[in-house]
Amino acid sequence: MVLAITLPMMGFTSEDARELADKLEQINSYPNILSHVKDESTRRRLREAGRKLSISMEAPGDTLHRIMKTPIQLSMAQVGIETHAFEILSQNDGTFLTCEELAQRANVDPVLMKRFLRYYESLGMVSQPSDSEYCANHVTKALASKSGWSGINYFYKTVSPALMAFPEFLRQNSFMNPTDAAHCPWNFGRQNSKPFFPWIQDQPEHFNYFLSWMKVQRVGLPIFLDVLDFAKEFAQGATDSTVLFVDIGGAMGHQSIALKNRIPQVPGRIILQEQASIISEVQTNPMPGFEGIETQVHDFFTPQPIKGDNISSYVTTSIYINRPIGARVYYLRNILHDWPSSKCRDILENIKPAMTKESVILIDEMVLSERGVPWRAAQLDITMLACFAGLERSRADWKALLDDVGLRLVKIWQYTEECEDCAIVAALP
Ligand SMILES: C[S@@+](CC[C@H](N)C(=O)[O-])C[C@H]1O[C@@H](n2cnc3c(N)ncnc32)[C@H](O)[C@@H]1O
Repeated sequence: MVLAITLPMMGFTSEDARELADKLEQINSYPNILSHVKDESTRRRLREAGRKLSISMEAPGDTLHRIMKTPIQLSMAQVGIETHAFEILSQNDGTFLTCEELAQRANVDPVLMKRFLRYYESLGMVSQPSDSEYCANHVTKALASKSGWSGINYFYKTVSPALMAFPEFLRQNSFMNPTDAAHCPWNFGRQNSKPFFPWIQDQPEHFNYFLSWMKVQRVGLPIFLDVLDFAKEFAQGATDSTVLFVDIGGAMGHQSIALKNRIPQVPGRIILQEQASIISEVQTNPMPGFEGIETQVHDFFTPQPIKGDNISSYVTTSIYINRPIGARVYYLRNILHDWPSSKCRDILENIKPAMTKESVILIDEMVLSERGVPWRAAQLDITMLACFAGLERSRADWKALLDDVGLRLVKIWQYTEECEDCAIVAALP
């Protein structure tokens, strides 16, 4: 297939536009034609170019229908997950199912299934190679995956009431930026005064969606260890008793496991600190690879117990420590974005007295550009606003926060373009 596209210098004529449409349709008629492009940056450029072109060609009605009907997409994804329709189609990889076969296996009225499939196919969520045949494509498979299950359930069941309540909450609060985690759209949407984290502790179903989503939300993206040589930067001269890494609020410990696997030859301790309910879940159902990582119940609004002085600390390996053990790295991934700046100050101020000159706080968060922020990052900022009165921060915001608590911003390494994720290193002045 020849795909020579020459861009006219003085703007597109109607003929040029028709020619471009022909080329794009040609590309789209071979759905896997670009699947061999393994270079992530090029893949992303193509995706964004296609998305922006699509928006730029919208008539006003297209725009309105696209935006006002976004809730249908989430609801229909939830339906496909609950009926296992995406899973059944994905398990049948390479072969086709009729609507009746799928309806029977998913235990759904065939008339209803036909209507679902019509919607899914129209939005590219399944493929329909002939009038009566359906099969999974890459979107179906993403929705059928474990990440799809946890992400869609988490957003549909746990988060969306806060998002739906958002405009009314803001109107009633004179469009002031929320700064109180106990008074934000989350509480308004749930008609409950408890902030997100205390509320979710008593809700096993939502707790499970939340934890599952935390484990997989960045699957497929680089992690901080891809840009930062941890052994060289932070583990020089470490011995078995050196605390290398304290994963504060580390959920099930996926980042601790990633670190352990990345530097298996480096001696030192890795400690996961979390709320009691999560530590108990980690102890009952540890993720594969968790062996050798220590656990400690810790509320990050209280003083950090892994200190660089002679205070005893007790961790689950039953080792009493009576000597300086300030950690090399106090790690906070996606913690500070959950909180307004006043609470972030409290969290950092509780770590600061535990630090030695060798310690750093490694903040693993987005550093938002002033312009052209990627949509995934911007979406997360609004989610933080709605659920926690939290926020994603720019470089200036990080600098101001660290200055406020008397910490020095040492370096920022960016490791994803997709979300502008960065490893931000802060140290004592
Ligand atoms: C957005 S999650 C981030 C989890 C993990 N660091 C990651 O990047 O996947 C925030 C975590 O903070 C924990 N958390 C919330 N409040 C806490 C507190 N007061 N003390 C310790 N952990 C807390 C939650 O249990 C949750 O796992």
